[in-house]
Amino acid sequence: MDASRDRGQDGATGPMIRLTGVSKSYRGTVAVHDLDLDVARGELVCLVGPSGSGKSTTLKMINRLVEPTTGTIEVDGRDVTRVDPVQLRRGIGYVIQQVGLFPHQKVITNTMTVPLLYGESKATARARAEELLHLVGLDPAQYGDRYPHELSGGQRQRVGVARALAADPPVLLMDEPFGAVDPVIRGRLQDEFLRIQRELDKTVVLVTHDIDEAVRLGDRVAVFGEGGRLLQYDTPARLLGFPASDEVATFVGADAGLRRLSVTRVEAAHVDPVDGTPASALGATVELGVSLGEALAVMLRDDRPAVGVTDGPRFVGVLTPEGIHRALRGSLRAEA
Ligand SMILES: Nc1ncnc2c1ncn2[C@@H]1O[C@H](COP(=O)(O)OP(=O)(O)OP(=O)(O)O)[C@@H](O)[C@H]1O
Repeated sequence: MDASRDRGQDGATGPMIRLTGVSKSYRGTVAVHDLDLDVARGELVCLVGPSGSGKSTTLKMINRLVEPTTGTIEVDGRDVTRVDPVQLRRGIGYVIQQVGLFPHQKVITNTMTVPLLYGESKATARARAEELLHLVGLDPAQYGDRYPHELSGGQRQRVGVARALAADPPVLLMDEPFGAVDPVIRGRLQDEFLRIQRELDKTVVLVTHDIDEAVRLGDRVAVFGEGGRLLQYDTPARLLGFPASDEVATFVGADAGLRRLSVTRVEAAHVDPVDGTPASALGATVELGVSLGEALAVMLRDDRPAVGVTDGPRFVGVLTPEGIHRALRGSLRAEA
């Protein structure tokens, strides 16, 4: 993690979000049990686990929609119980599955709501809303004047993301934000969200029950189990490669090995110099930074023993099955 990320806007250091010894009980039901969790600045953390394992409760305690029974929660170095909840939520965007758009307001007005609430002029709020709609892939000229019921589920969710980003909050909490859409649209929304996240560098905590989504999106993944217990908090590669218990191994599934291919990226260190490899051995090339799975898919599609790797216009070398093995082993060591 980039050390400069560990500094807040007002010079605060340390993680952006810190939960220490946090528990929540609802009339005898333990929803979250003795949870310690740090989220670094600019990090995207996914909370994953079966239904009822305390993921949403954890999220809602961060913006004080739910008060913890015990423990402390700090956001940007401040104990959230000492911050006025309205003030607190200004710095924390919240996206939920049922997007909660105002049904009788146009897309553009929905997206302008938050900047207007904070006293921006109408012109500034509109300009900001248009910029954000572009960012989430909705042309404001085409979609701005529509009402929510005139959009698809995926488009509505994009508007929800745009609206949450409108206040430019440093922290974004997302509860199953891509849950209600079909798998193809969902994949596209996930990719777009990753691009936006890289561009905007927000600190994000995202709840999902889908392990594939968690390892695809998360810099780190927190796996919750029965009784609101945190079972493992790790990078996707380590979670899939070294599940901490049988319970985690069962949850990540028997195909965890295959998933590791999709969470490990091709780096220069995995690539062999091109000398000695006949050009005929190369099929299509892939770019540095694609997943090992994508590189393997090209190899299999072209029925070749290796795939060429490029870095923009530059040819870097070839990736072989041995290189893929090295990359998988290396991903576990590097993050150990
Ligand atoms: N307001 C409430 N009153 C009583 N019990 C609650 C309340 N909210 C949650 N619970 C209970 O707390 C536990 C954790 O719920 P939570 O919604 O945090 O789980 P989750 O992991 O987000 O589940 P899901 O994936 O189904 O949304 C569950 O047993 C749930 O029934």
